[in-house]
Amino acid sequence: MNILLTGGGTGGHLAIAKSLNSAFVKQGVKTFYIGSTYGQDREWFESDKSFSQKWFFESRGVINQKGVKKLSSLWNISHLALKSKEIIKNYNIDAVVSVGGYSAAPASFGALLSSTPLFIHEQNARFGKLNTLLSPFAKRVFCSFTPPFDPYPVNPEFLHTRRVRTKLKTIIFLGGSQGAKQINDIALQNAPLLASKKISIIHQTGKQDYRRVKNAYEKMGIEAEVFAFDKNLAHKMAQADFAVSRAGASTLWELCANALPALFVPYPYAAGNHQYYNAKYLVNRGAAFLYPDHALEEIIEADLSPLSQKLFSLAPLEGATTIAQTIVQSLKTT
Ligand SMILES: CC(=O)N[C@H]1[C@@H](OP(=O)(O)OP(=O)(O)OC[C@H]2O[C@@H](n3ccc(=O)[nH]c3=O)[C@H](O)[C@@H]2O)O[C@H](CO)[C@@H](O)[C@@H]1O
Repeated sequence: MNILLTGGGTGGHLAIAKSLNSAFVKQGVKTFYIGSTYGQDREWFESDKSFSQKWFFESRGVINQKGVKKLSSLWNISHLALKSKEIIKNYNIDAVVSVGGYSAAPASFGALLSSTPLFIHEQNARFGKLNTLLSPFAKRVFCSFTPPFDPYPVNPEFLHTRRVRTKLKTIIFLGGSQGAKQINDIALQNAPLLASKKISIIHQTGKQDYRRVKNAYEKMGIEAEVFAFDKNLAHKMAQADFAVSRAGASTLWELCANALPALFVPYPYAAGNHQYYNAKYLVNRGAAFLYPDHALEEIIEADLSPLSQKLFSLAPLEGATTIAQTIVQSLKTT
């Protein structure tokens, strides 16, 4: 069976493409990839030997363009969609799987033009523009926030170290892949209180704000484990009993997999306010707190076990494998 994965642009989409690719390869599927020369697609996959073949097209976003630029981008996407259609035909592709982002457009339209089944993975609780447009034509859309609540493809390391939390002894502040000034400020405001309660602080600041935050802790004479970005975040989460975090889809499901309760501070400018709706999914199930409805001061003394147990029961298990199996199975039965 031959499957073409497409999409990317940012780490959020590419991480999903990577984990789905591994799951397909494990099931003996031959995989192919179409991404863009813009964004991070090349960085992630150019030297990845697990794909049988890869292509990087000059595809860019259309939605935020205006006037002549929009027309020229549309023309470019149409041309690349025809090119994708040729690839789909020449390599006997059985299905196209899109993880979203602008680099997914050519191959997704190529799938429709060649009547090849299209599968979509939407990471967030509010659909991106391309996925909204393409969903009605897809054979199946996978999303962890809408029925049938497909398990999110989290890195299994977050599951291996999961445990039910009870009392807050160590706190972690997480700003998502870029870091978040708002979360850094919440951390610094609360640091004296946390220190007075002998609560240890782990703090991911993002690259831009690292120096300011590090200096602020030093000035207050408060010990904290401060870093801009750490590749082994599972290890850091495992040490913590509570998180104050942005509500990007991957971080949210990683916290859930780890049964680590959180106060979510959604990024307010995310498209369609999707981080708020991501967080709401867990908040509505009694598995998380939402800022500013709740403040850190009132959570410090709380018993964390009811939230942590709830997360334990909602943990996404075998996400990538389940999605890959569902796709392979549905292709075998058609
Ligand atoms: C500003 C913006 O538009 N953000 C979007 C972006 O967020 P962003 O990429 O920040 O958010 P995610 O939470 O989805 O992903 C962050 C990833 O980075 C990893 N990590 C983070 C910090 C660190 O030190 N080490 C590390 O490895 C996390 O484990 C996680 O896997 O994509 C998400 C998924 O589409 C969206 O929900 C977010 O709204």
